[in-house]
Amino acid sequence: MTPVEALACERCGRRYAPADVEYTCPEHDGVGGILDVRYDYDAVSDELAGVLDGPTGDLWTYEPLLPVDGDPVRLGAGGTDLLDAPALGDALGVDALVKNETTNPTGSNKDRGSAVAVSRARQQGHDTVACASTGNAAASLAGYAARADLDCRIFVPADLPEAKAVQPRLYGATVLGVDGTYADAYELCREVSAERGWYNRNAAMNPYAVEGKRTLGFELAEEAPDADWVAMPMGNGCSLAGVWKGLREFERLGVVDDTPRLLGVQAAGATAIYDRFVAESDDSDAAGSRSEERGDGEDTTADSIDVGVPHNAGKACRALAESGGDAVVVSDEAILDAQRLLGECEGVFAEPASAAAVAGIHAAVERGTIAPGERVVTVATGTGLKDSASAREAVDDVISVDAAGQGLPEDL
Ligand SMILES: Cc1ncc(COP(=O)(O)O)c(C=O)c1O
Ligand SMILES: N[C@@H](CCOP(=O)(O)O)C(=O)O
Repeated sequence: MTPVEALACERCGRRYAPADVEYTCPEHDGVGGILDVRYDYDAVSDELAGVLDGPTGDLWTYEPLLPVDGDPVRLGAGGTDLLDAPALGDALGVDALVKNETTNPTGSNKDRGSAVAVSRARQQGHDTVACASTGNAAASLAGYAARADLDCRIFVPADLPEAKAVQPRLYGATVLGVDGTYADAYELCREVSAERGWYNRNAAMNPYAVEGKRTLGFELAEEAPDADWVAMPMGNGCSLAGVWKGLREFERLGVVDDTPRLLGVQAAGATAIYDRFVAESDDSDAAGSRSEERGDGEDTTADSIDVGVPHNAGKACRALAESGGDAVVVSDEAILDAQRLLGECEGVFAEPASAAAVAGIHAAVERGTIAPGERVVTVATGTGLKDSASAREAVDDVISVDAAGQGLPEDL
């Protein structure tokens, strides 16, 4: 393990010894004040060289760079495929690649954060872990908790897609369906976990979950050092901020000379990070014209990124700005078209939130932000298998045929 030097508050910069604080900066009373884990890389330079020269397996390949001491919980997160995507690229007018996070053990990139958070929970002697979730963090925490033999409590909005409510229960977690939004579930989880002493995985307050998420940035730096852009959906903004942290670290460690620009994509029904990014933009004309793109959606089929109060908006906006990147908003219609495009072109069945990134690339090319032919990695963050009802909107009907073949179309 790379020694953790300090936890630094992203709001006020105060630094804490890891033993002195578990979640957010005490100065801000739970509002913002997310802590960033800072490392002493010099202390492990030899070990690091070994990691960087060796083959990539799962995310524990990067164990010397992860804040877990001894015996991590293993379920196989990370080490996902980076696929050439020529047909998708032709459709979008770019040189496309797909980082296929749908093959993570519970079906999404959230497994990277849960691997590290659950390993820490076990290391510190917790017996119960908890999180609020729109579905993927839930499955992921529950799966990793099962592997670690920990109890697991999940708070979800009650209208979750069916499979997303089933999966964590199958791993043995208790699922509490909250009559409200993800923001309501998050607050309730925060309060109850504090009262009952449960270890809270939520990346909006747990400084260690994002440390696992940044391994996606390490892999992208190693596998696609020449990428011009990385496109990702944004809900809380934590996944994108984590990827940026990983990319920047590998640049600082000399693994790559340069970093790609980030394209952060939100759905028209949940645009808080996009709004903040545009408002903070120096270019007020651009901000003005952008307000027309935003739409007035109040909900989105991309339930995983249907986050009204994103706790990592500041970190995500900083990542977008530092990378020289941009943010776009896409409609549900564009998301469903993109979901089908990704499936038909590349054989990747991603959920609507993930397809939003593909729709975002299309929008960014149209606007001229991404130039034709640029090398663009889209991160397929989660599998579509958990939400076939949404995907149903994107596909043709089944053709009914009797056992003798009556009904078979002539022109097939
Ligand atoms: C499949 C999927 N994609 C994207 C996201 C967005 O990640 P974040 O909330 O870290 O921005 C989530 C969860 O939020 C997700 O489950
Ligand atoms: N949409 C996310 C929200 C929680 O994930 P986190 O990693 O930001 O805590 C989900 O998958 O539930």
